[in-house]
Amino acid sequence: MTASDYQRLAREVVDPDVWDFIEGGAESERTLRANLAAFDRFRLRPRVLTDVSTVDTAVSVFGTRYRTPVGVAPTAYHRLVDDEGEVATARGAGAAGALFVVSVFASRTLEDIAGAAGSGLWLHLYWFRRREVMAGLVERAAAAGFGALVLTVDAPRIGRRWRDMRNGFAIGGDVAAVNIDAAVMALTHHSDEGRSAIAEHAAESFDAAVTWADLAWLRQRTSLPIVLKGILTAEDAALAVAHGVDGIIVSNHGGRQLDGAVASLDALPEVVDAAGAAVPVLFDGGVRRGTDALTALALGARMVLLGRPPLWGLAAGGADGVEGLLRTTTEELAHAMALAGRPRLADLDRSVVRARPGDER
Ligand SMILES: Cc1cc2nc3c(=O)[nH]c(=O)nc-3n(C[C@H](O)[C@H](O)[C@H](O)COP(=O)(O)O)c2cc1C
Ligand SMILES: CCCCCCC(=O)C(=O)O
Repeated sequence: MTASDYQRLAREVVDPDVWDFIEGGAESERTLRANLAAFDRFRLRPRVLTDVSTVDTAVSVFGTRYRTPVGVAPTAYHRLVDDEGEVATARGAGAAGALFVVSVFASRTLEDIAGAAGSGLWLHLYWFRRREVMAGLVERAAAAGFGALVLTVDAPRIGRRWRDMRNGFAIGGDVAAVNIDAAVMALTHHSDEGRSAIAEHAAESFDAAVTWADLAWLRQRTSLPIVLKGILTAEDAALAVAHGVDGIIVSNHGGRQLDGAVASLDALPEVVDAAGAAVPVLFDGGVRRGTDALTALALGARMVLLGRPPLWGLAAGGADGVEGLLRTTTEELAHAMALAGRPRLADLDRSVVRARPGDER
């Protein structure tokens, strides 16, 4: 019935170290908790006697229409929880009419994922030292029909994730980031207690020297829209617009990067204000129910993306689980829109929410 039901079912079947990789955050997990808690500091202001006999959750981004503004955030290695991996996620997201942002660390090929997709796909990228790897992925994404590139900019290195370090987390079995040259990914398969293989891989292969000026290199290589993921401040939102990006995702990476960073929801209004109408602003971090989605949409998000919940759906029930999770969250959103007296996404603005009494600033 709810995302937390999928979470409970998933926990029963997922390997404990993988579970820690999925659920965990950086260091003392303050930001992870803050993402969830931030929603509780808002209360909804329902309007009455508006015609809510039909509720419409459809939304368009970059010319593609989705049946729901609830999409799937990029998460690495879906085969850690389901044999079919991202192919099943694509089928589930397609059946729900939702956007699926595919991680550059997907464990199925971009072409197989595209073959299974029934709705829009975007490809997420990290900035690798080996730019030819990025250039190759950009070309393949365009050829396979992906609709945008999402460059994650909050991870010049991987956050210190104590759970993964204690577990000596490494990517096991026959699961691999199959879209990237195996030589680049070699480090991800071996680790020891006290170390995380993915952090070591990132230290070796991510380019931490990248700056705003480097975006021109990516721009020259693609006509696809470029979306920056991991923006939390008005200053960076303004720079993103000034550098010609086509979209922004407000995100702190699900509390997995800078522990102590501002909750995503708290960053959303200043980013929306700084971006103005120039580019769509999407949101992720802590969305678990329809009323959370409603709150983020009211604060100016065009779409909300879910990171962990689709993995719960995938682990619990494959493609059907992903579809069920997305449909459930969308139905909760539609229900909340009806009870709030705002039957269309265009009706959602800041008048829908107010700070919980005692939390006014
Ligand atoms: C297991 C896992 C893997 C992730 N992999 C990526 C990734 O490859 N690239 C990326 O930009 N973000 C990645 N993220 C972060 C998500 O895209 C998203 O920002 C975050 O999970 C949203 O928060 P939520 O889980 O509370 O919905 C990952 C998150 C999780 C939980
Ligand atoms: C194998 C390289 C790193 C994968 C990192 C995926 C990710 O972004 C995450 O949050 O985890």
